[in-house]
Amino acid sequence: MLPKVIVYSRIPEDVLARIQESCEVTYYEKLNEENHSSFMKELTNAEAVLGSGLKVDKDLLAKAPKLSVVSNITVGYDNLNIDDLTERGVLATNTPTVLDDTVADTMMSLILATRRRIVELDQLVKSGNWKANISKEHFGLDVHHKKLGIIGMGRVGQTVAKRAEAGFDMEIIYHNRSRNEWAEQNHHATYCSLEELLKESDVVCLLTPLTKETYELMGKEEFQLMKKTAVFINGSRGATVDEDALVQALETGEIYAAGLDVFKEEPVPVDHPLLTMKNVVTLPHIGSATHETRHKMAELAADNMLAALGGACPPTPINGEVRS
Ligand SMILES: NC(=O)C1=CN([C@@H]2O[C@H](COP(=O)(O)OP(=O)(O)OC[C@H]3O[C@@H](n4cnc5c(N)ncnc54)[C@H](O)[C@@H]3O)[C@@H](O)[C@H]2O)C=CC1
Ligand SMILES: O=C(O)C(=O)CO
Repeated sequence: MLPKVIVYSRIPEDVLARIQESCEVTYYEKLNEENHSSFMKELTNAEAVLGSGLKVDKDLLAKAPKLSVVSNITVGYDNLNIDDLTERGVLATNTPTVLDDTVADTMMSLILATRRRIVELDQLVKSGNWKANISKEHFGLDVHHKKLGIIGMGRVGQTVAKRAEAGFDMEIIYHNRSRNEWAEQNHHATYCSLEELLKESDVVCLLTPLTKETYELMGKEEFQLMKKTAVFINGSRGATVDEDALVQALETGEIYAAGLDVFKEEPVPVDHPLLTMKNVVTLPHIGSATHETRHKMAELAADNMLAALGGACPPTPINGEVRS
């Protein structure tokens, strides 16, 4: 008997076909109200689920008595209650590393777009309002040779540091749970307190996971510490930021601009105040969303799930202790 698995996000056909060679697959391109009851029924027999974003905690586990593997097609795993999974002996996996370069490219594009006002000035041209030579009301701020402060100097953070230092001659400072010697040696990154980083940076780039400690890490006081000419970039998760405080900081000119790939509520509601501001560049959570990288992420998620179902150690486990 082949193991029953649920794939609950759209994945490339070749990856799906590979999973189907050794598993009985129920496939949903995405979960929604229409397929909810079918999904819950399938869950009672599923040994594994693979996809992005499903909230898994003890309530869901209670409805999935045979589940042994949860394979996320994301590196962030704030959707998973790891303690609940570990207690039940369910292995969780994610997709680190394969997306670092693509996410770092997205962060650089937000840094450039906010400081050089790319989206706002694109609109000026397309709306027919480019009437004369542009003058200082349209000037932006430099990126090269400025100070980049990275909060969360992990895999993605150090890949951003590499681009910023090598390509833009930026000076890198960072705040992290612990020192990142690799970034210090290879990108001349200097460790500092959060307060120092906020006061000194021209660009603040947030790249921590969402945890109890990082929930609303950026709030009113933190924005007040930033320079009026600094931009704030969020590539982590929306809930690491108090969005009301961010709106206020932008409205009052406490900070220059914000570039946001993530929001507390996704899709972000169209009437959200952040969407009305010229100095905010928004993206629909596309940090890793290229054809190449999403393919690699789906492949790694499949490798993880198939290894774990076969009793082997998966390439990138989160709670590896479950199998030891
Ligand atoms: N926008 C997007 O599409 C993407 C978003 N992400 C987000 O970025 C996060 C980071 O990804 P990776 O770099 O692969 O993870 P990572 O685990 O390699 O790096 C995260 C870093 O944050 C640090 N950190 C954790 N809590 C902290 C705190 N309270 N204060 C300071 N530093 C803290 C850790 O020490 C670690 O060095 C993911 O968890 C995810 O939420 C990742 C990929 C794509
Ligand atoms: O991998 C993640 O954590 C994302 O947010 C999407 O790539």
